[in-house]
Amino acid sequence: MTFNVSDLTALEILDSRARPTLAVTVRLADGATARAGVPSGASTGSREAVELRDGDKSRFGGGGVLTAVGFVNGEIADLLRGHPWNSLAEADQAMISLDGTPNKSRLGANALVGVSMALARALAASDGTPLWRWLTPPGVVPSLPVPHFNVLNGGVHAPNDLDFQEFMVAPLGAPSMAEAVRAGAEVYAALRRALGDRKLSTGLGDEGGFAPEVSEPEEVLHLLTEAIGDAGYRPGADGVSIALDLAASEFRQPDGRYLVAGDLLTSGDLIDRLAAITRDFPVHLIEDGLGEDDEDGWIALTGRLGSAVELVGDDIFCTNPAIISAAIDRGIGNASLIKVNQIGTVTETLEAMAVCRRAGYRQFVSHRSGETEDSFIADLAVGTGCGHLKSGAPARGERTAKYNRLLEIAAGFPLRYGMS
Ligand SMILES: O=C(O)[C@@H](CO)OP(=O)(O)O
Ligand SMILES: [Mg+2]
Repeated sequence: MTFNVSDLTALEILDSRARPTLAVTVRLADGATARAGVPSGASTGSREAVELRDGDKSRFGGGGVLTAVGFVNGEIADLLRGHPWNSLAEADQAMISLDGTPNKSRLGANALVGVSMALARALAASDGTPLWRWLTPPGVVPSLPVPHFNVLNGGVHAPNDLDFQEFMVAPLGAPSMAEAVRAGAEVYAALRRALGDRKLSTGLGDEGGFAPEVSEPEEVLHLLTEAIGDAGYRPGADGVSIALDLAASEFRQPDGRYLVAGDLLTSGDLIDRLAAITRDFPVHLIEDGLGEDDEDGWIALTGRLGSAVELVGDDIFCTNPAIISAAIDRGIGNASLIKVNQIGTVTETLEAMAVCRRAGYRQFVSHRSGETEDSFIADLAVGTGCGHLKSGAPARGERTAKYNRLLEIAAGFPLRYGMS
């Protein structure tokens, strides 16, 4: 179906960390109108598409995001209003060519991704189709993803001394999306009580999880396992399981070792530690268990744990189809994190997911630590039937927007819930 863009505008708005970002609005010639909010990460991979921000990302009206806004309102609007388009893929490709750099650094990946998401949403609206269905690739069966609630925050997302960035709970055994969300909320409440009982802080990190002064990852895992039980669930695959994002690039030292709770670990030591963690605790998924430059370590980790544990590449893959293909050939990990803004267009995101599907790699759709109320990724996870999504804690509007969208989709359509 061809379409014409009649209006395209962007605006500087605030994200969940009180930093500037973009909201993009598009109107098609048939009247369909849609808006998208652009997220932004803190623990970014070095090969991510480049966003235009202010130096420290923190100055509203400071210029970086306003430059991206100017490109949307100027060059990109001129391009897209110029003639009819046959598909989103064609429009995305034209924006990539207009940018002209390998990493979208001229116009800004934040400008491109906002336009791409808004266009996808407008095209779904003009088709009269829910966004998730519009995003479903041929031959793929949509399904409801297992929400991975990040209930305890460390790393660069929290002011505590915890080096591992994210401790998530995942209701793998829930019978439905509604029950999964309920389990997440109940474990979150039980964890708040457990922290309070120990006189630990219940202040929050960037993704809405608690950020107590605990530095040993195993101590957190004990707390979490206990909270799952206290909330009335069985810890493990038939109840509520645990997932980790170490974001290990952030604590890898210049000599290649990893600094965890004051101890310097070699790559091999950290792999041993992760093996022990998966033996002692109900952990089914580890994201960025090693740094993005530690490819040999990743291959060893995958050989050691890959048959039993989902090993997700985030910083090392950057949602980049070419990087993921090369990594698959080398036997790195068995799943990819999927962040739309990490690659910069919806079309390339879907390509990255297709590369994974063809190779039998899982795809784990993800928010960013800096978010807006936009719920695009909930539809993306449902439409691609990828089985799981992470959007932070079951608290705070920018996180619950995604979970609430999943509830809305689940209430309206008889889709299967679950990871496999
Ligand atoms: O590392 C991650 O997976 C993300 C999201 O949780 O964090 P950030 O957006 O800061 O990169
Ligand atoms: Mg990550």
